[in-house]
Amino acid sequence: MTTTSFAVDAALGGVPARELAATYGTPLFVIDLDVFDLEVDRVVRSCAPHGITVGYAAKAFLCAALAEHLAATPLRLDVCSLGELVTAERGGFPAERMYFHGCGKTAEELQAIVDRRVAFDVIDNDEELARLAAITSPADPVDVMLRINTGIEAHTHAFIRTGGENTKFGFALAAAPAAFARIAALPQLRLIGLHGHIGSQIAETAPFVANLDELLGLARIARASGHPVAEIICGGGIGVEEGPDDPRPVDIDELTAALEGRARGTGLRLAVEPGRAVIARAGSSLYRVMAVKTQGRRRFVIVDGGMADNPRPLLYGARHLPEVVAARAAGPDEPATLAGRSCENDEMGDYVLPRDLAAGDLIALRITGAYTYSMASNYNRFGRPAVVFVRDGHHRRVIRAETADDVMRLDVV
Ligand SMILES: Cc1ncc(COP(=O)(O)O)c(C=O)c1O
Ligand SMILES: N[C@@H](CCCC[NH3+])C(=O)O
Repeated sequence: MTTTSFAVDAALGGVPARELAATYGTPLFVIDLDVFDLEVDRVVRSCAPHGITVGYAAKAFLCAALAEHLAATPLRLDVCSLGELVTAERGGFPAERMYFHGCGKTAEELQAIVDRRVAFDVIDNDEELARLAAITSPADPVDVMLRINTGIEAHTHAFIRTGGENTKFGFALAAAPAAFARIAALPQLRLIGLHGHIGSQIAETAPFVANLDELLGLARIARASGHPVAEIICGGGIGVEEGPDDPRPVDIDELTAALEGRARGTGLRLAVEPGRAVIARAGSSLYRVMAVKTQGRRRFVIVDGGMADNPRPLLYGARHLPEVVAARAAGPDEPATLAGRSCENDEMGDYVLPRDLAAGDLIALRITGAYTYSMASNYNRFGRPAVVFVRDGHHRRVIRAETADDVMRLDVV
């Protein structure tokens, strides 16, 4: 059980939590742009001296305003759907700095890759290879990478482990040379790189290095057969801590140095594509306490959000540390279970929270920038929260909260 921090009136990005809640309502998803920029800077500074390119994985969180903000950074953008592509375009993010992922791309998505002149497509399987080849021509070849399942398993939750024998992603190592041969016979496709992403929320350096070693071996084979393979993307997956006082699980400098050490002398450029490590720490979820009650031996603090705006605790057993950011009193602490308001047991964890916590008080879950809003749903026909950017005491709404009318907008009545 973790003791949470407590403040009678705390601020997010220099804006009092009470002001944010009063202005935009709760639940509210808050992105601190200063923290985001610091994280971008941290990753770029660690990668640049090793010649490693950085892409941001849009799936962690994207909206048009963030795409606009990202356009002014040196980062590329990994998109995996037409929705992400269009969002990035609306934010003015250039297509030539985007590349496209996915293991089941639709015809519309493949056409968009070609028409919008996205930098390259990361091909996941033979069907995709054939379908892309069928809509491209040797007169205007399309750059592609192959997603490789190197068989390296990372220690992380099974739902988010994407490498290893029993996962669906990419070409198995043994199948890759046949794919190289297929592409060699298709002048409309240019194989410019290999990609291997082994999973998410990884806390060690070793599996990234082992994955790269396999990719380097394959790149040698591809180059020997004449493919212009120049880059290897080592995937995303850099883990983050659960709470602000926890140590960072991955030393990014150690990781980038280790990766470069393996690729040195090969003439291959390296890249990484973190999502979580860039956005997670910048995000907080602001909730209002709706009720505090004792049932049997448990005390529940029920907030006005839950699994609809953050499915991670239920889906992966993830924990996001709550911080009481506005309360009427500062009594002694006692154990409590933080729970959401949906119609099932959407508990978010057992913590030690102030005994005097009462309806109306505000709680922020920290480090929720990644895979919370982007995985939010309308379960129970709840509207998804608004998203605001904060920085230096200023705030700006970048996505408005869904109303009941918004929730109805797709119904054909
Ligand atoms: C292909 C690919 N790249 C990058 C990422 C980003 O991962 P993370 O947010 O863990 O850095 C993911 C998600 O795991 C992914 O599937
Ligand atoms: N949705 C997962 C991460 C998935 C990564 C996507 N490849 C999470 O919340 O941790």
